Amino acid sequence: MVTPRDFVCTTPFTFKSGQVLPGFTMRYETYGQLNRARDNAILICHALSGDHHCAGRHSAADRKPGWWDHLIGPGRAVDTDRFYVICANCLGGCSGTTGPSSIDPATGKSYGIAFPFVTINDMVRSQKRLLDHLGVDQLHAVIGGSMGGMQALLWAILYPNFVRRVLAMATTAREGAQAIAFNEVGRQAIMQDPAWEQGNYPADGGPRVGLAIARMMAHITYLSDASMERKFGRRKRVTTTTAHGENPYSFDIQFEVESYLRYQGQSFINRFDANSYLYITRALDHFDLAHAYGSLEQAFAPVQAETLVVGFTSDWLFPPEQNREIALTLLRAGKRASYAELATDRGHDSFLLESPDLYRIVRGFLEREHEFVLDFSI
Ligand SMILES: CC(=O)SCCNC(=O)CCNC(=O)[C@H](O)C(C)(C)COP(=O)(O)OP(=O)(O)OC[C@H]1O[C@@H](n2cnc3c(N)ncnc32)[C@H](O)[C@@H]1OP(=O)(O)O
Ligand SMILES: N[C@@H](CCO)C(=O)O
Repeated sequence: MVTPRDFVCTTPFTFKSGQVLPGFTMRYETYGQLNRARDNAILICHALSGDHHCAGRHSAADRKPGWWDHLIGPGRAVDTDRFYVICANCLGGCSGTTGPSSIDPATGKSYGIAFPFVTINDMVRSQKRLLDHLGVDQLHAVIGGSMGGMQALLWAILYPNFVRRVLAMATTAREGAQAIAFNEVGRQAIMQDPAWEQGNYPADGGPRVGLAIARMMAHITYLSDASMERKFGRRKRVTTTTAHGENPYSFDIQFEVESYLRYQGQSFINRFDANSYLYITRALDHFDLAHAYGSLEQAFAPVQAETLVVGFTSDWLFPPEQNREIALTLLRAGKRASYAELATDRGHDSFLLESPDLYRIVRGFLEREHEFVLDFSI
């Protein structure tokens, strides 16, 4: 069992945009114990719609454990008998950390789109405050997939003496046009929903239709053609019947894949805030290490950590080439880096799925004592 906790930071926080919050709340969970040497902490950074609950259960009645429970726990690849694992909901999120749906003390209402623009840099710097609060003065590793991988890379750049290992999966040093385009369609679905109300919707309302459509569309990008074919193919769901049987001439759900996507959209609106979706997708779009530092090599110049990048062959959102480029650039910059590419047809969200191959790689990377050897296991 695990209990979420709140870190209340009361010192002002200046965003990259220059906007300032007088403080913020960050919800987090920890697993395992910080050892006496304080050198066994691992930070887990979640992806776009993840949260602080990456492992364990809040109660015996929980239908599901945390989102990376198969990877993190006693005796698992990220072994909480050995490591002290921390995971926090990101700044701008909607699962307990301050974000657009939080109440602005100055107005007594939700910030909405008056919330400061959030960047990956802001997420990392706010996490650092949490770690300072927890008494963590170095990280054995930072681990993250997708947006979590962006944060992990930036951790090694911003706090080079603090981070010993970086494990970034299914990620990118900057999104390509296609990924930005998908995010923009999602944002438009939200903003064109009249219930968005310029971002000022009530807590119990909001652009639920737009948010569901945004998630349905995005969810397709998290899978792959092959995995959708395997899961659903052209299988039909008989929901539209007439006195004479099935009516194929309707726009109700007919195919299982439609049912699946509608389910994904509906379950998303029950757990996610539309404005947070706008902010976090924007943070993803703006992340561009080469632009921020002049070149990717220059971005990685301060890195001290050993880095392992893991790409997945069927990831068409942050494709293997983008993951490989991170490792290659680190090597060109004289850093200790490796790249592993896992052959799978399960798409971008492969990093979230059970995979003994991934477990072996993660455990090996975290537990090896000696320096990491260059190993292109493609
Ligand atoms: C990185 C993070 O921070 S993670 C936190 C964010 N979480 C996510 O992004 C998860 C969203 N992504 C997913 O669910 C992705 O599909 C995956 C790839 C990660 C999960 O894949 P799988 O475990 O294979 O689950 P699958 O794709 O089959 O979907 C499962 C859900 O769809 C439902 N479902 C499956 N088929 C159908 C169907 N034909 N009609 C309706 N619903 C369906 C299942 O009942 C299940 O519901 P549940 O989640 O409430 O239990
Ligand atoms: N499906 C995951 C990964 C997206 O990159 C999420 O929604 O957080």
